Amino acid sequence: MQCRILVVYYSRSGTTRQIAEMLASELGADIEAIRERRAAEMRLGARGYVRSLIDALRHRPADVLPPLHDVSAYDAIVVGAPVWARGAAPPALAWLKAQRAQIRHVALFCSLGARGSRPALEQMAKAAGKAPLAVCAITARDLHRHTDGTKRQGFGQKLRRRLAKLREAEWVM
Ligand SMILES: Cc1cc2nc3c(=O)[nH]c(=O)nc-3n(C[C@H](O)[C@H](O)[C@H](O)COP(=O)(O)O)c2cc1C
Repeated sequence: MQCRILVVYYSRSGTTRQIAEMLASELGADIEAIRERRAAEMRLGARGYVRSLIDALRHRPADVLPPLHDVSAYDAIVVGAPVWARGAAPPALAWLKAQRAQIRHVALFCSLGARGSRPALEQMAKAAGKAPLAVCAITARDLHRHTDGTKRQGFGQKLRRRLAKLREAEWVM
């Protein structure tokens, strides 16, 4: 039986959304955006940038809406976030914290200019409360040089391999 995967992402300016959409299509997964309770417009433009930066620097928790999909019905949730101030964007962290009890297995990716993927992915794993089955960081350079596809595929293959192993182990027990 095929594993059920849900790709969940937060995106302010569209890059993480594009990566998430490609991943979901490659994995044959469902997809959903993380939505904040406040209007998405408050993150846009120069003011939105500064607000987002301050939120990230102050570790201000975001107020996110509950997911539309039933998270507990999936074998794995893939969560994607942009890097803000060398950490994961607060809406993605808030979503992971709120859903951690419903998540069976998690895989994580981030999109970024250049720096901060490691602390961002660590923060996300901590918020999820479990070790990720696979992680991936896609930089602006990857997108520019078209190396993002190779990274995404490696990430997807690792996730599928690890899920298959876990399923085998569950059958043995
Ligand atoms: C408030 C803010 C802070 C950012 N901080 C970083 C950073 O520390 N390191 C980095 O490489 N990119 C940083 N970026 C760039 C974003 O991570 C990058 O452009 C990302 O791909 C945007 O994803 P999105 O289009 O899905 O919102 C920052 C962007 C914003 C808006």
